[in-house]
Amino acid sequence: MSTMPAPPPAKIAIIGSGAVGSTIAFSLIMNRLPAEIILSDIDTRRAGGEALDLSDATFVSSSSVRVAKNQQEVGQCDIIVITAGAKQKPGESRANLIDRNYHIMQSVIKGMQPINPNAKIIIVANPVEILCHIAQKLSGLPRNQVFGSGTFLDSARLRLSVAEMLNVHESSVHCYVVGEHGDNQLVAWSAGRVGGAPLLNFDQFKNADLAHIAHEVARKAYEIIDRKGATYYGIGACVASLAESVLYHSRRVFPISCYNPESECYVSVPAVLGNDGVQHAVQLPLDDKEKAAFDEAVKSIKSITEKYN
Ligand SMILES: NC(=O)C1=CN([C@@H]2O[C@H](COP(=O)(O)OP(=O)(O)OC[C@H]3O[C@@H](n4cnc5c(N)ncnc54)[C@H](O)[C@@H]3O)[C@@H](O)[C@H]2O)C=CC1
Ligand SMILES: CC(=O)C(=O)O
Repeated sequence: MSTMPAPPPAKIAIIGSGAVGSTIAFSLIMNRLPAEIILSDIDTRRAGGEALDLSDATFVSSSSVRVAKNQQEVGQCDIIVITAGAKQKPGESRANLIDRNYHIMQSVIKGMQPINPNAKIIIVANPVEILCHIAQKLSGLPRNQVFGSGTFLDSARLRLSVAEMLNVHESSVHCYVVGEHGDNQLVAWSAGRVGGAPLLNFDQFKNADLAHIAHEVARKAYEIIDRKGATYYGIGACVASLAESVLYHSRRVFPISCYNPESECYVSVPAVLGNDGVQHAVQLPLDDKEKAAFDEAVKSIKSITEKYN
């Protein structure tokens, strides 16, 4: 009886092995993805230390972890996660990072040329929507292959709040934060569903202060950064889920930063994610107020991206 050799593990590069990059690597290992995880950082000593530390956890999975030989090797990976960049200081907005992170993104993309034409680039560094635009332009990859974690993390925060209010599991809450992974985010309340029923029909939501809930969700990152300097566990779990959907062609729907032809920019909306990247966005029905807030988010994103065309 002949047996087929196992396919080689997917290569997942993580550029920036600081708090977020190393936590994404840990989440990939814990999710037991069959992957060779390749860490890259301008601080090679730090990357080496993280790789050594993470390698102590790989016994639970079929992943392996090591440091990149060079930037060209990173460019040939199947999935390239970019977390390299400055992070917010307490009270600082994500949008304020653009000048610093634009230059870092430029050097990262330039350094890994020529890029594998089938690579999927997942942008995590902030501001995500703007950096997706920049990374796509500089890499020359098709738009569906360059996307960002977007409002996935904000939506996870929202779903947790809603799940606690209704005493249901988070996976049964279908409600999204959309627009921008930043201060212009909005909750698509009118499209929210739990067990197929409109979220706003539940008794707990009839007189709920929706603006307050949305504000708490949007401020959660600020509170975490104020208390401990950075956020990383939530985004680690989010990015591992995105990588899994690409590797297994799961076609799960995630609220991610993807190019929206209607808006003519990268913006966070629910989209189907498979092994060719973003397959298509899901048209979320928004009420008039939500639509106006979404248009504001698009306007704000475009006002910044047009400086980087
Ligand atoms: N999209 C999201 O939901 C989230 C995004 N973030 C963002 O992720 C980014 C990283 O955050 P942390 O990991 O906490 O910061 P960190 O400071 O711990 O790590 C950043 C790493 O990037 C590296 N780096 C800087 N320039 C580089 C270059 N040219 N090439 C390779 N590596 C380079 C640094 O040496 C450092 O190790 C920030 O922009 C932060 O705002 C953080 C949490 C959630
Ligand atoms: C830092 C950040 O973007 C977040 O935790 O949402």
